[in-house]
Amino acid sequence: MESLTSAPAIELSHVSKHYGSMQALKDVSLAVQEGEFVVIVGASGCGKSTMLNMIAGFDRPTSGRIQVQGRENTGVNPECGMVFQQYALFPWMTVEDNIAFGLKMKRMSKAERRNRAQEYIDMVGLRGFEKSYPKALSGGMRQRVAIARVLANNPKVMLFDEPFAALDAMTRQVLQEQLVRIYEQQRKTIVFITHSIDEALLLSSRIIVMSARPGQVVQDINNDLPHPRNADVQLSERYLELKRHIWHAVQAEVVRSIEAAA
Ligand SMILES: Nc1ncnc2c1ncn2[C@@H]1O[C@H](COP(=O)(O)OP(=O)(O)OP(=O)(O)O)[C@@H](O)[C@H]1O
Repeated sequence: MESLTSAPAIELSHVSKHYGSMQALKDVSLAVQEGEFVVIVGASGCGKSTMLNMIAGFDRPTSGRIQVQGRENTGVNPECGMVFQQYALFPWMTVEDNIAFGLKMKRMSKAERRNRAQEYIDMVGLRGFEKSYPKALSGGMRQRVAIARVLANNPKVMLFDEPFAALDAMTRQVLQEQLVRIYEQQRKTIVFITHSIDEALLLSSRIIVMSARPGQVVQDINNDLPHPRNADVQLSERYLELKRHIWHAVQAEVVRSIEAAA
């Protein structure tokens, strides 16, 4: 049984990141507990992707410490699965092979790989497209393949870097609802970046607002909106109150970042 004192799923302690003389992040400390769905919002260029890339182990902090599942990254962390804005699929592989790719790397048998891939193809609603190539799919379908591929690998932590930003509003809404359902079933630890406050309120259990660059945590908000987060919730007084609050915090930082760039 999990002990109540177990380490957070992700822990950033006094993390700073410089690129040459430019400081992207400044003294960020943040603990994400297992099963939390944390959404990060903040002005463009405030270091959100930098933070996610460092959690995944693609990059390292200049100072401070990042631990995932109680262990410091020594390279790309196999416990983390990342979904990018641009789908990052292998164009020469079918949907099925794209989803099963990581399983092949784990030396899973062919039959097991096919079963596992099919399970996640069904979960994201792509039955019938197993043998299709990415170029034959719409943007929304490709992003569902990318999500299924990460889920099939069963990572402890899922990281999403603006995954729905390039999609039309209807597709985005469908994928948001699918992701909420998957989260409710699997309770993975998720860190998700978006520029949409509505998306943050729909998906998250907790919302982090970052300052203008160098990025720091300026607000840490518990999203107590009830589920399902449908149209009724979106019209509730609490929703509007949270939205207003987050909007003011983000807006102040966007103004600061524009003024700093001027
Ligand atoms: N590899 C890199 N080398 C140099 N500078 C970088 C690198 N990666 C990011 N930066 C810079 O660090 C800052 C933070 O970038 P980052 O992409 O993390 O911001 P962001 O908040 O994700 O932005 P956006 O919302 O626009 O995607 C930016 O000024 C960016 O130009």
